[in-house]
Amino acid sequence: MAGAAGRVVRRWYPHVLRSSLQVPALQLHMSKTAMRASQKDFESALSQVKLLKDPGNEVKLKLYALYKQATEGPCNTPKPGVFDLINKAKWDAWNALGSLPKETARQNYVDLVSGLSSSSDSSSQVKPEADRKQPGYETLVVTSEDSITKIMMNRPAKKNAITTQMYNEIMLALKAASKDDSAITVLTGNGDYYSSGNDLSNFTDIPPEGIEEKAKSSAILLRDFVDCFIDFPKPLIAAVNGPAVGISVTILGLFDTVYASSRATFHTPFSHLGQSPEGCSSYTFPKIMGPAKAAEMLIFGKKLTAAEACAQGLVSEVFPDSTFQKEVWTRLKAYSKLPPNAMRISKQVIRNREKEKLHAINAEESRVLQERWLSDECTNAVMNFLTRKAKL
Ligand SMILES: CCCCCC/C=C/C(=O)SCCNC(=O)CCNC(=O)[C@H](O)C(C)(C)COP(=O)(O)OP(=O)(O)OC[C@H]1O[C@@H](n2cnc3c(N)ncnc32)[C@H](O)[C@@H]1OP(=O)(O)O
Repeated sequence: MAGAAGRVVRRWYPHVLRSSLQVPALQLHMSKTAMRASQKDFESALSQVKLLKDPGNEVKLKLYALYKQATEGPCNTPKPGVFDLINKAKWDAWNALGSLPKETARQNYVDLVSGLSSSSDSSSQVKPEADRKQPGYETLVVTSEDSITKIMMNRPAKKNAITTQMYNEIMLALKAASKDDSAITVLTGNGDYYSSGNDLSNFTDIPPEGIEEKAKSSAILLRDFVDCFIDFPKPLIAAVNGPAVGISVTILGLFDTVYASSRATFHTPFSHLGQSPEGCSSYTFPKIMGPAKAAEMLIFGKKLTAAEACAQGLVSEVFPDSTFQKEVWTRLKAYSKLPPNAMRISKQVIRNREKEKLHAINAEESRVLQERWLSDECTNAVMNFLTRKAKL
């Protein structure tokens, strides 16, 4: 069941598979504080090693020897026979560590893996992102590698506010990602914000047919946009790198996993803007966090911290801002190696029975908003922002 990736890992790093069995023995031999600090690093190195490209036999022997020394202490098993070449090489490497203390071996293991990770990171980043990005997008940077399609909103100077063009490009990128050979798809933002939501200047571009026509075409765009998230067939992950506002928050209920930086906030100030909830949040939020918490966000515009959003189930996990990118992408690279068909099918099993309902909710929310956009409350709020009289 582990698939080809699992088989390769077992062949290269057989020691890693036994790590969980070794931990308690290791813990017995250390002071409590030192144990807690370095045990975590060691465990994370054991996970990281599975993601490395083949570092060559010499390094693999070093890793093996350090692992054995760190978990079992000095080599005291009988030396394999001369014809048992592989086991003899492993025994020699372990035995060469003599009486190196377990703690030092563990530290050396962590340092070695960390060195290997940074050199493999830099070799996999030979091409800068600008060279790898898919053509045809002006408001996004879309890249596909390591079985991950990453869609990055790219208007950092405008806090990644979503223009009509960006809505259309995100839909295009999602449709392409649903058919490409990536296993998972990630939406994230460039700069200090994840997204400040709908670009309020979208409302200033009134066609000759008048404001009703604008409200109608905006409702169609909104409905099509949210439909793409409802129908997206592969695991969809949000990497919320900073504050998120409005529609960038509401659609999170349609993602499969949401990772947030500790700097992220989640804000849906619809009443302040004379508007009403969209992105199926009128259904998904009460379901995720309960009606009382959902009402505080969707009716009263209560802004949540990342920790609060996680406690309420909107966010899967929060990472410290300083290590957010590293930790999230390490995690996602590991997930992207899981069998893609199994992941798609699991998503279908989890989500499909809700799809029809979600489409109906999306249609209804879009219809209500079409009316809201024509109200004085909404017009005044948008004008106040655009004339710099109000900010959130
Ligand atoms: C087809 C239609 C579908 C509609 C779907 C319904 C969607 C609903 C929503 O998403 S509601 C939420 C709408 N968003 C907002 O109301 C946020 C408005 N922005 C702000 O309040 C602030 O900009 C801020 C709190 C996000 C950030 O404040 P600050 O850190 O002080 O930065 P600036 O305000 O100086 O922003 C820098 C620059 O970006 C412009 N900008 C930011 N957000 C938006 C936005 N949502 N719309 C338009 N422009 C935005 C801001 O004006 C600045 O531009 P400037 O440098 O002055 O040219």
